[in-house]
Amino acid sequence: MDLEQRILNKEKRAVARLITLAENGEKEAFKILKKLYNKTGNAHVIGITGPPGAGKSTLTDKLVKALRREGKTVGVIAVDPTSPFTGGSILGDRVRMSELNTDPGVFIRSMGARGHLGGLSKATRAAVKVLDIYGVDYIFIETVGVGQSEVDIAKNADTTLMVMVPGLGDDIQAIKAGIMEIGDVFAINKADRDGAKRTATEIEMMLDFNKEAKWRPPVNMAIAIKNEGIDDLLNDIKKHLEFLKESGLYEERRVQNSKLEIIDLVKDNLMGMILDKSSKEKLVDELSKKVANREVDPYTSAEEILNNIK
Ligand SMILES: Nc1nc2c(ncn2[C@@H]2O[C@H](COP(=O)(O)OP(=O)(O)OP(=O)(O)O)[C@@H](O)[C@H]2O)c(=O)[nH]1
Repeated sequence: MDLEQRILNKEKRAVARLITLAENGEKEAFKILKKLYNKTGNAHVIGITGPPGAGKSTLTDKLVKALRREGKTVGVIAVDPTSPFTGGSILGDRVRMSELNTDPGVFIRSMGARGHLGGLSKATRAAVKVLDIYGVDYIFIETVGVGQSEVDIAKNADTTLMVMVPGLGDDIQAIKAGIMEIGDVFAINKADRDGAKRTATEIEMMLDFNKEAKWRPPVNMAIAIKNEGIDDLLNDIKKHLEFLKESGLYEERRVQNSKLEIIDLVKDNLMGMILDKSSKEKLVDELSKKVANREVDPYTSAEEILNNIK
């Protein structure tokens, strides 16, 4: 049976296979995704982000289990741009979720960078689609917190959960620019530690600056290792989706996300075309040497490369 049919038949192994093909940039994968695209858009996509070690994996694990108790099916995509590894359980700390691995209602996938430009974002988006077609109710995209990747994730998600820990203090100041505003729901995890209340107050104060916002991100305390605060957190995540739908922002956000996706793909395709052709002709290499030796300037070089594909 072909892969497309196997996906439609809800074969878990076919899902893994299709994600791998997409990750490798295989045309076959995108042929299937083109055909089945109209079957996507049903899952609630949740991005989970926050500093390394905040407890994102532990929290995801508990949220997934809570959803499973409700009978919902879940996909988890763990994205680590700093890791060259991909596929199964190579990322050590994901092993904690391994008992979920044997649950037929849960699909877990790790994705690493593999070194090609823009590839991770494209692969992550493809994985979301595959899981959506497969028919899970919820998709979590968890990322290792390194700047741009956090923002990138928000582009794929309906709801972004920002995980903080007590005593971040100065860190909050540092990350607030650009990153705080992508949080739709906040969790202060490790609330068993000192300073959780203070961190909550600091976050609330920061959120106060944005009085015009139609949605006030709720700030929750959680102790993921003790499974405390998980239900409230899940409720807020669900409420956020309801809010998006009722306010019309759901459509708006999805249009915006689609726009970003198309632009990223155009950039990707263009870069692919340019580098393909130019590297065959060794044009980029030649120009790089010339630019380094000040024989040519980089502006003219870029124009020359672009002219070369016309
Ligand atoms: N005290 C306390 N420790 C916790 C809590 N939740 C998670 N931890 C611990 O914090 C450590 C990091 O948790 P992870 O879930 O791996 O954190 P992460 O954010 O996924 O980490 P990265 O993958 O490095 O980004 C682990 O040792 C957890 O057991 C909590 O509520 N309280």
